[in-house]
Amino acid sequence: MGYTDQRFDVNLSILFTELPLLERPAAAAAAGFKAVELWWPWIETPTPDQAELDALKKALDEAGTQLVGLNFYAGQLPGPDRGALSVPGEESDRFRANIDVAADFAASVGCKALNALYGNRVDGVAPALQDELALENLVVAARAADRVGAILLIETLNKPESPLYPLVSAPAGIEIVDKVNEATGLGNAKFLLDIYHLSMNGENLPDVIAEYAAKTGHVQIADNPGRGAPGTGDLPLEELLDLLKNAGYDGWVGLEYKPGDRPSAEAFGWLSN
Ligand SMILES: O=C(O)C(=O)CO
Repeated sequence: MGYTDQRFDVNLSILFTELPLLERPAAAAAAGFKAVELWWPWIETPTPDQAELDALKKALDEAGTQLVGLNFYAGQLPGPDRGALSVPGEESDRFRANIDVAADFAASVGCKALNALYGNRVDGVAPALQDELALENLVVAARAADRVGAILLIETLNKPESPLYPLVSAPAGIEIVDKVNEATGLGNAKFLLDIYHLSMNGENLPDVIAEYAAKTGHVQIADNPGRGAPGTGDLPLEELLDLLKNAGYDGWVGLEYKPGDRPSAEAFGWLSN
């Protein structure tokens, strides 16, 4: 038990962002990691040119890194958006256009988890309408993920930093997971248990872990306060990851924290302490 027993991957959309996208996999490998995850890298487009997808695949392959998690197109993220799939009109259309592109890219690099951020509430649109659209889009995404042997992740964020995002508690995320599985019958929708976001929401983390570990398909960590590396805040991250392991979760743990005022390569000292 302890950190040495975990399978960590590096989130290349928050760590190593001081480097161009295509240089990040090699930098993660040089820091000792064989697995990485990404938010949708092309925030301006859900359908990048094939050459861009090929270049990212080449960078991952040449670095010897496995992509273990990829977000679908989620609007301007980083930025004001928190997903596109529940936002009627152009954003939902962009999400739909992205589904097969993201699923096919995942298949091409052997990535088995696709994360679908729900999207912010929109002024003047009834929440029920947004939820109806979201379910419709998530069902299509779950089927596409299944086609390439992947799971579909649903992530809760935190209310202070994402006040317009409706999924800001573990039960709210699990409710969507269950609805998608009911609608598809596939069972491949899973919870993305992000310890930082849940702690920012003031949730009882041991209880959440005990209750939802079995429905969890991916885990992400950062310390709180500050969203920095383990040890920079006051979360008992090592103990919480042990609890997850004891509860039966043995998947990837994404390092989704800010490096702070130093190069990302220097933000992993906690692993050898
Ligand atoms: O926006 C965030 O904080 C995320 O975790 C996106 O996946």
